Amino acid sequence: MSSYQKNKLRINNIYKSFDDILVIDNVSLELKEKEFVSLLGPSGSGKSTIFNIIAGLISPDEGKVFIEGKDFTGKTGRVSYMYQKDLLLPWKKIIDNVSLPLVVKGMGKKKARENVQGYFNIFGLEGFEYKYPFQLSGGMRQRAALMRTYMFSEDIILLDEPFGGLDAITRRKMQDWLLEVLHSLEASILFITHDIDEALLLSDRIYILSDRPAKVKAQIKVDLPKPRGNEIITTSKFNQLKKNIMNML
Ligand SMILES: Nc1ncnc2c1ncn2[C@@H]1O[C@H](COP(=O)(O)OP(=O)(O)OP(=O)(O)O)[C@@H](O)[C@H]1O
Repeated sequence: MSSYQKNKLRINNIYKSFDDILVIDNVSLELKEKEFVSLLGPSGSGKSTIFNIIAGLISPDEGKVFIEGKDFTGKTGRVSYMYQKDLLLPWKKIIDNVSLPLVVKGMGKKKARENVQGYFNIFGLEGFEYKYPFQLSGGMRQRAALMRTYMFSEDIILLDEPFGGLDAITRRKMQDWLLEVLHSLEASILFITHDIDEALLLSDRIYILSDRPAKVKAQIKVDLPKPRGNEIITTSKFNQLKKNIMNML
């Protein structure tokens, strides 16, 4: 990624404790325009807490969140955020689930439906607009949840382990799909994962986090060619990067 890219998001020297237990220990990171950056670290290290701080849902004890240079510490509504278990509402049709962000922002239901219609093709859900969540496969439900997140229309998207609950085969398909769809979505993405392959396949850069309390152990630039396909996983460059990361974790 080139250096002329604008900085979208930066968090500086964040600290957070819960009940006197330090969870985030001086974490700083940044995300540039249209960059895909992963946070890779062990379970329970504090990754979701970092996202909650970026989204303004919780305030850090120390440190600041800047979005496009403006102080957004403790302020919500500026980023699109998909939680680890961001479920669709079972009683609403897919089209109404995904247009929910627009309705929340005050748009009428009919207009909101019209607005989201054009995205069903991109998200691989054409023909399923008027189905209910239970009528979709796990991968399709996950794409619908991603589509809903995208409909918040913010240019910064936080994805907390979006493929965590899927079986290995569906997960690989979803990664391929996300790589394709990223070309048409002009977003800057922060992505949480425990999966080294997934981080390497998708990211421009990876922050390696430590066990609790979370610290940034290292930052890795993933200089693998793009667009990336499945075959990249067997290249020596990919395996070298993977080995480096495994040694750090
Ligand atoms: N509101 C809270 N009150 C008390 N403790 C909390 C709170 N939120 C998080 N924690 C604790 O902070 C630590 C980090 O949690 P967090 O969910 O951020 O980790 P994580 O890296 O996202 O984990 P995972 O990948 O398993 O979801 C955990 O030990 C958790 O128990």
